[in-house]
Amino acid sequence: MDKVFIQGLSIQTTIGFYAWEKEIKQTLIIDLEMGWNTQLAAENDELNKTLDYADISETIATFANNNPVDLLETLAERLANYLMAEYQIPWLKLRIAKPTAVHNAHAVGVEIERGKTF
Ligand SMILES: Nc1nc2c(c(=O)[nH]1)N=C([C@H](O)[C@@H](O)CO)CN2
Repeated sequence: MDKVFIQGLSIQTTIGFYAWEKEIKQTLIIDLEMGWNTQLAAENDELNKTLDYADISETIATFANNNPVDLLETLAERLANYLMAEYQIPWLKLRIAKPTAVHNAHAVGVEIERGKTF
């Protein structure tokens, strides 16, 4: 299966369970792999036949900022659903890391895989 990916996308957003977290923005690092037949775009060198990683990167930041939640799990689930519906993505793996959450860990976070491989 071919993939289009975004690695290490850094966004600033409101996220967290505790009251103090709802008053600030924190950094999230997002890795996204999306199943896609990249031959469709390659045939005639056409951007509109593939997943535009630049466009999707902006969508992710906008979605996170418009949908503040407590848990990374909730953001991951809602974001995955949104991206799959908006871009007709059949399969994706989404990892969201919160690098500042645990002071003696490099990063903590969640990874989910949704949809069917082809
Ligand atoms: N599995 C999770 N554990 C925790 C989360 C989370 O989103 N998923 N969130 C928090 C707090 O918001 C934390 O990041 C504050 O430092 C704690 N555990």
